[in-house]
Amino acid sequence: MITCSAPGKVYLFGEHAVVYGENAICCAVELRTKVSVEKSDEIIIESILGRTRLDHDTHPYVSYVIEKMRQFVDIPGVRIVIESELPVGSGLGSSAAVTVASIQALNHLYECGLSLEDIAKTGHEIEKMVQGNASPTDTYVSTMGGVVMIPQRKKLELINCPIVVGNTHKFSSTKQLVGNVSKLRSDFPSVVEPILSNIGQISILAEKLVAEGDYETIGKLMNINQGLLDAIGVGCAELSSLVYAARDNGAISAKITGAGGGGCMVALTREDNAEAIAKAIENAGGEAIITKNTAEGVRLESLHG
Ligand SMILES: Nc1ncnc2c1ncn2[C@@H]1O[C@H](COP(=O)(O)OP(=O)(O)OP(=O)(O)O)[C@@H](O)[C@H]1O
Ligand SMILES: C[C@@](O)(CCO)CC(=O)[O-]
Ligand SMILES: [Mg+2]
Repeated sequence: MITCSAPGKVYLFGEHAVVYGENAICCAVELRTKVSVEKSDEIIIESILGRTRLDHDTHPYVSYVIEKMRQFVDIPGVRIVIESELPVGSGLGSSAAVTVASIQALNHLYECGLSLEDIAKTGHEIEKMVQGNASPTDTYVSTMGGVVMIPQRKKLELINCPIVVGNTHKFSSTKQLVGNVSKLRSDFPSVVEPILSNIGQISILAEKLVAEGDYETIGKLMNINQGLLDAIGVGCAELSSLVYAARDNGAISAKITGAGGGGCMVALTREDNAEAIAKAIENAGGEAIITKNTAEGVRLESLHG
């Protein structure tokens, strides 16, 4: 059995706007999805979502991965087992992590010779197939790790303060939220396009601040970004409640991460108040996870059997 893992991510800036070509800055985090693969007589996919064969309803990303990899190699049967530290459908890039880790695991099993660039590109094609419209951000960051400016795919300095995630446990689907923003943009282009462009401008301003490690100013810009995400309708009461709980208890910043509508928010904190902010998020009804930025993207965990 071969096991590969890939990290999830949080957006410091730019979700949704990045789908329309605006700049975004996204950061891989130390929460991983592990995918184990072995040759078998039939196709079996096992995860927290169930045990299926090729199945585009229950396992759309992994089913498309198998179909895509069949363009490079004959795959008569394979058993794929998924274990994840990332909450499913929650803004932490669970779809990208499962896609990227599955591609790399099959790449090793069948010795396809795909490069990291090939993996990120194939992952993006799969996110587009499932989501309808998708930026390359989540799959690129999950493949390469680190902090990345999109669309340039430029690596920035690592973020070295604690990152506290608050999960509302309210279900959200990226496909649906991306569709809602697309409708709002076509209904009110003169209002929504400038908002998306302003979100992009924030990332452009922030690039230098990330290099300097100026988290106080990064935080102010993240909070502005949060207001603009609310304006395009991807907030909700549960997310706002966690965002204000974090800010009121001394977080440097707090905003939605990922598609929104539910799922997770992200706060940057100081070393000495990460625990207090996690507690405040829990008191406000969320589940808190303290994590940090990771430089490591997709990786081989083990080769055995
Ligand atoms: N552990 C897992 N096992 C199998 N499939 C998973 C797993 N985690 C995520 N997925 C797939 O990804 C889908 C969720 O993807 P979605 O893009 O809606 O959310 P996300 O990636 O967590 O959030 P975001 O895109 O906002 O970062 C699930 O419905 C499932 O198809
Ligand atoms: C909402 C979105 O911008 C981020 C989802 O993590 C969609 C995408 O970039 O594909
Ligand atoms: Mg996703």
